[in-house]
Amino acid sequence: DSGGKGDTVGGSVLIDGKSAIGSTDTDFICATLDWWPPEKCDYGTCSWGHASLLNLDLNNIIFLNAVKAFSPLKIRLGGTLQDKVIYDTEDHRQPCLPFTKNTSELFSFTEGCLPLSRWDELNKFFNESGARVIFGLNALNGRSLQSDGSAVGAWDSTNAESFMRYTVKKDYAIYGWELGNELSGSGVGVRVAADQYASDTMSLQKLVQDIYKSNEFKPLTIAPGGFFDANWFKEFIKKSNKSANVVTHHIYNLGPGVDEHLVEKIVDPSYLDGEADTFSKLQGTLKSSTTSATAWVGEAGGAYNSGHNLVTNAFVFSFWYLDQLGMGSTYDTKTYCRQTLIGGNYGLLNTTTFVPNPDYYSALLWHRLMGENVLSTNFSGTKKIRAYAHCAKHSPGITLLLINLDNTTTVEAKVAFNRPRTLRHKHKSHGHRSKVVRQHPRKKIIDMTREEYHLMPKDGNLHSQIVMLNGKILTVNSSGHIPPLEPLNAIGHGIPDSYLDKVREVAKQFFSLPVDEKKKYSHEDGEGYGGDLIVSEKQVLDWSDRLVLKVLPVDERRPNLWPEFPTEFREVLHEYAMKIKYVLDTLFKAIAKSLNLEEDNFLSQFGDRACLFGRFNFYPPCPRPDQVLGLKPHSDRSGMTVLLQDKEVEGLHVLKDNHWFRVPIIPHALVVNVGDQMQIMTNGIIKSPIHRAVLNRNRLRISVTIANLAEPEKEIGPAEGLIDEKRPRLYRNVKNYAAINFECFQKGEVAIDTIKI
Ligand SMILES: O=C(O)CCC(=O)C(=O)O
Ligand SMILES: [Fe+2]
Repeated sequence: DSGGKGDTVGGSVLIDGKSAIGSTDTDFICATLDWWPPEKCDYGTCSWGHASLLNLDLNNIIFLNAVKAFSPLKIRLGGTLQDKVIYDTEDHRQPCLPFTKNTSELFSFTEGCLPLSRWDELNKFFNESGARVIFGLNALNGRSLQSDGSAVGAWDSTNAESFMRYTVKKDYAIYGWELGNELSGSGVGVRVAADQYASDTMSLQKLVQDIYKSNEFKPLTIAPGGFFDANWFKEFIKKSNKSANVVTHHIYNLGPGVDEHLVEKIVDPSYLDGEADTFSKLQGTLKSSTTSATAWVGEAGGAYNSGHNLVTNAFVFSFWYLDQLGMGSTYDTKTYCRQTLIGGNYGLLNTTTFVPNPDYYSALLWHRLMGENVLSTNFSGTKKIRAYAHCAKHSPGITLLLINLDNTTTVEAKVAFNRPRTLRHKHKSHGHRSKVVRQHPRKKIIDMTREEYHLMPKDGNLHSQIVMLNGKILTVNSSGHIPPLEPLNAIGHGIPDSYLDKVREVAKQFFSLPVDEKKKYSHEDGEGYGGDLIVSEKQVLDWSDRLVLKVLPVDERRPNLWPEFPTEFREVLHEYAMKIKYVLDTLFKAIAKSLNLEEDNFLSQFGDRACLFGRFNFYPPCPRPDQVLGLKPHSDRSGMTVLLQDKEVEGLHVLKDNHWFRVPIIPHALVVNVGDQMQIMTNGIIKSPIHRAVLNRNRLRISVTIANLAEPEKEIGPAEGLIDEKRPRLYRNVKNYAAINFECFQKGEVAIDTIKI
């Protein structure tokens, strides 16, 4: 996981896991289908094709699968032309004609008609795909348009009523009936006053109650589906007298689709923050009124007039979209409808091929991972990281969404939970990507498992419509199957599987070099490349080669012993060792705390110039594994050793009660061996186990260890807090235990016994 180019900065996210600041519907994700015909054009481009409710290919298999993947996806049917739709019910005694372009008409189109046969087909699709349908009704019906841009008079609901009765008769499930589109405030093209709208909404509610009186499920009454305007909304909410179950508003905060600065706005944190005001005011208005209505974003396409090709349908738009989903939920928005599911330049699906755009996968990940309860989340360190956390969906734990708006900066983020005990974890968020992390905290930090979902554009290109999840391109296959969204798993240590594989890979590549090349790195004194150290003639040699390198302190590294090949070797060893150092530090602190010591007790004993060693063990196949060992029984002289096992070939044994036990392979787990120095410091409470490596007849086995040792000139000894009458001091203080250990090894003595009191 080292894709980050450029700088690295630190930051930390604090999640308050104790109480929720808001909640969303379980099916928070919603997308729209619109009425625009192919003749709808903006700035000279016509982006709608056959993506309208009236002409969309409902037999497309990708389309069905894409909606099914959510089960359920909320789908809101509406948009500008909805207010000019005529439903072809019995009361409509005229030919059912489509919308036709006519620039002298409101919205540049004539009225258009929805044939009931098409409504039947649509419902067949909704039923099959498990969608939850919100239908936007024709709120301009019966009103007269004034030259000042207002529409006056009451809504004529006759046509809507017969349409709703037809729908009930056919048993078509409708989740909500919504009144009107963008007629609130000063309107878009035309406006309706708040008090009139309130009384029309009461009429709709009465209709719903009447039409559904013998139905168990009663659809929601939803209004006004327009832009937020503080005074208009306030009056509407007050006068509609609780008739609306849901108050919907629309979001196009990025300006017109033709705007050349869309991308700059999208990756500008203060620009994104600008929309919080609307959410907050609407939340305030609802809270201070007597209504129990909740807020939804009923339509949000970001950039109006159909969006912008290769921006609002490309990877970069996920920054805006995911941020909106996050921000909306923190203000108690229950549902968020994206303009569009398909159609225009802002579809979750490609208008012609139906292939999912990057935002489709962002929506699906959100839907699968983010639970209903929203947690207060704060990121400090850089403004370029946006952080949102919810309780995880369908599982214990927390889901954290981190969005890195910066193209070049890698952010090392510490994660802290405000819980009885503070757990810290570190992970990275590389430039220009968003990532979703699901964490399952259990009792102890050691048990914490994590799933990571990293989204990045192909080739790092923000305008790409191809998205990679954890480095793999997401594509629908030839049978229109939506790919599974699989996480990277990290067990406790937080290092992704793929990175551990990388470490194994460079180790293997080094070992595969010709002997002469490897010999360049051999040296007499224990560091570098070589075999078992020969100390006597009778000695049975270990059947293994090893490469030992001091990683810390940096100024004591011997660069001439660090392999030049494979070329990434040095970088990987350095980075891996740093990751493991973080794991070690975390463990030393956690162990200190568990023994009621100051957190830094052990770490300060190791000293500021503590050593960190990397060691690669290569165990070639051995024809007589019963006759020789890969590594003789020993305890590690380190503080602690973190061992990365071979992924396929087992070989580590540990001695307990005079029996050797196999240590099984858990591919992505790390083995932690307590070393002698830790046994000394804990006054024998934590023991360094005797272990050995056995050989395989047919296969090479490789293991990699990172171990720390105290600064040689620093005395270490049992922690004062662990010495008392019941447990007297077991060991004297020692300097340079590593050297003592080495001497003893040559004499065949057990090192730790020589410093026993
Ligand atoms: O290869 C193994 O599993 C054990 C390695 C080991 O014990 C060591 O390097 O100290
Ligand atoms: Fe060992």
